[in-house]
Amino acid sequence: MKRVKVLVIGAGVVGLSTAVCIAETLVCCSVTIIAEKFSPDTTSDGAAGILFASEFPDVPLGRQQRWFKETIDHLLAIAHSPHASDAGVFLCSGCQIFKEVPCDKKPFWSDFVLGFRNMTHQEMKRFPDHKFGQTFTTIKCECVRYLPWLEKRFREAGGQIRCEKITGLQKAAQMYDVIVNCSGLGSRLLAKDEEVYPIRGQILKVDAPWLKNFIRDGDGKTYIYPGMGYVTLGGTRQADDWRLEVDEEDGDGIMERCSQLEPSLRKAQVIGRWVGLRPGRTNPRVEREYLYAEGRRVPLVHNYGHGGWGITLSWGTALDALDLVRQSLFEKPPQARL
Ligand SMILES: Cc1cc2nc3c(=O)[nH]c(=O)nc-3n(C[C@H](O)[C@H](O)[C@H](O)COP(=O)(O)OP(=O)(O)OC[C@H]3O[C@@H](n4cnc5c(N)ncnc54)[C@H](O)[C@@H]3O)c2cc1C
Ligand SMILES: O=C([O-])CC(=O)C(=O)O
Repeated sequence: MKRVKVLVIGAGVVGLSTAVCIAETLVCCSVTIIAEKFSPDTTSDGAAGILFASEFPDVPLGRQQRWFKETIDHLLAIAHSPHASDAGVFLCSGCQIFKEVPCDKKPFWSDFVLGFRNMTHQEMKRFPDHKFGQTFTTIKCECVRYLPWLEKRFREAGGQIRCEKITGLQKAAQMYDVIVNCSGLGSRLLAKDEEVYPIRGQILKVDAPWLKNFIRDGDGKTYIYPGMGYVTLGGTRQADDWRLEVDEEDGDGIMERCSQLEPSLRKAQVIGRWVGLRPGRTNPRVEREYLYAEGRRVPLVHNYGHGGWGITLSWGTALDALDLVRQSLFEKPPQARL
């Protein structure tokens, strides 16, 4: 039987997760990933990789909860398996603290992380400028390890990989039966979607092996995330800023804010600086449309625009994209319905 040719565009965390889901589930498909950049050069590679999220305004809450739960359950299983260190996936405990008590004291994902609770008065004494805090255990997923691990899994499922920039979806539709667009910020040009915009994020990597627990300020601007090889200090969220160069002032600001929360950081050595552009969008786009090429109707499934939460929602949105591909395969073409 002729196999269905599926093209996945993008090799960041969203593209690789989606490609693995399709290649491992739909045996009637031959899946190819084409991307301009691969690990360690994608945005996903530099992200702290903490599983955490703020709410998107127009996606039904139930759907966002499912995306979060499916991702954390998938990663918890890896964290508890012999693959944890190869895949760079592990448990991470810490707190999120707030200068003002938030209206919504329980985030939508509080039941999916482990041991979520409000901090006690005693615990809050450490943060005199903050009034309220939450402590929990979540997952940290380090993409510098996780992406090559997913890539290997994809190849083992028979997937093929090519490094190339796609300049037009229409041209790709002439060669494939289904296209899945996971090109992140690249969708601004590729899918002509002006709703996608860069949200610049700068971080510092420091050597501070004595730090074991994360601290995140609820304003989303300051965070300290201990990892396997270094501690990530953040951050910045600069909308519509395309600069990929490190900004010294941003770096100094990050170090100062983080040291106020964790004074021992003043003695830590900076071992790296990194800037990435988050694929900002009011809501992620996980939906299907069609392209028409040489008299054929080619399904085009989009999965991009995850903003600052691409790792957190990667497996859940990949499963939705898989469902959209599966539906396209089993639907009759429109002329056959007459
Ligand atoms: C400082 C910082 C910290 C972050 N921390 C976290 C965190 O702790 N937790 C979290 O969940 N998220 C975090 N994020 C957000 C996360 O990095 C993104 O949401 C995620 O990486 C998006 O993944 P993606 O696969 O959509 O995009 P990308 O990783 O950018 O991958 C896009 C892929 O598409 C390819 N592509 C684009 N255009 C084309 C084209 N025309 N042809 C071929 N290929 C193309 C690229 O080459 C690449 O392979 C952080 C981001 C930043 C900047
Ligand atoms: O906000 C955080 O905790 C980390 C993150 O996702 C980002 O910087 O995009």
